Amino acid sequence: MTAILRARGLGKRYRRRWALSDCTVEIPAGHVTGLVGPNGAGKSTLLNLAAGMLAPTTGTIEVCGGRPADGPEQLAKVGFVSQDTPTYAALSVADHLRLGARLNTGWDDALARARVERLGLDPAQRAGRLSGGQRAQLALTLGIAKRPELLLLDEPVAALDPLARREFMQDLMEAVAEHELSVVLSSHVVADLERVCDHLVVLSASRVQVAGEVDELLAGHHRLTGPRRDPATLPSDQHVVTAGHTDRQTTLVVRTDGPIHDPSWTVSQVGLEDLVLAYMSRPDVGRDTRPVLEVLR
Ligand SMILES: Nc1ncnc2c1ncn2[C@@H]1O[C@H](COP(=O)(O)OP(=O)(O)OP(=O)(O)O)[C@@H](O)[C@H]1O
Repeated sequence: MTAILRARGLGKRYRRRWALSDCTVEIPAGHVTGLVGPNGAGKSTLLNLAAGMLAPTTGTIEVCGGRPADGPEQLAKVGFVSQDTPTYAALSVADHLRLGARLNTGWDDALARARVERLGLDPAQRAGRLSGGQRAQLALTLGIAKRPELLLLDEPVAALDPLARREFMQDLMEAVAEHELSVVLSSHVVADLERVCDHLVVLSASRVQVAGEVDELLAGHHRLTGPRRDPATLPSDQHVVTAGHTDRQTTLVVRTDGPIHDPSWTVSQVGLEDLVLAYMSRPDVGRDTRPVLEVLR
């Protein structure tokens, strides 16, 4: 696997609070990777570290084989659309495209113009007069037309209507297929990611809870339902992600590479949303190794 993003022991602390802790993850090139987690999980922090907008407190991060934002060549390889969809209020849509062409060596002007036209954006309209969704579309157009190797998108579809969301995701998949683009996009809405992502990173409580190829993650997780039982009695190769009990019944989500032979369990598949929720609701989230709130020494 060629990694487009590689983090080792990466952490970012704001005063006493760890926004991201002990993050070791590799994101493969040529894929759309979903970064999913609840509000405050550390998604924006990881994307900002990857874009070189923030410096790590601990550990290292590499994107496209180099340090983030380390010189013009490295800057040209990475496109970043932050959560606040940055545009210049006083500049028109056409000005933004001209600016994009000036600042980016690999600028694809035909693509930018075609996209603006298809979206029905008036080239003469100032960005400050666009709706929130239109501004987001403009910022996304700039990110795609830059033709980066890696496109980092922080909640790109949050401001878009459902049809625009679907079209945007379609655009993204086409760009990945045609131009060997790698994409990492964050969202806390799994349904948004389900259609386009083939790789997933679940962040919760400032930590990576699980990461991998979506198909492999789905194949390796099962829901087990059966008579009430202590999860500690399961074979050691069955890792319990979550456990729920009634007086008589136990329901578990487990991760395992092998088949489940125990006939007392009813085994069912786990969907992506269930899998993400299972990791987000783990009782030990944030407590397993280093505390989320660490006392400054
Ligand atoms: N500039 C900052 N100063 C202090 N704390 C910050 C700062 N930016 C982020 N944080 C804290 O870091 C943690 C992670 O924030 P981050 O924005 O990375 O989360 P997120 O997963 O992107 O959340 P959301 O889905 O709400 O956008 C949060 O607890 C947040 O309060």
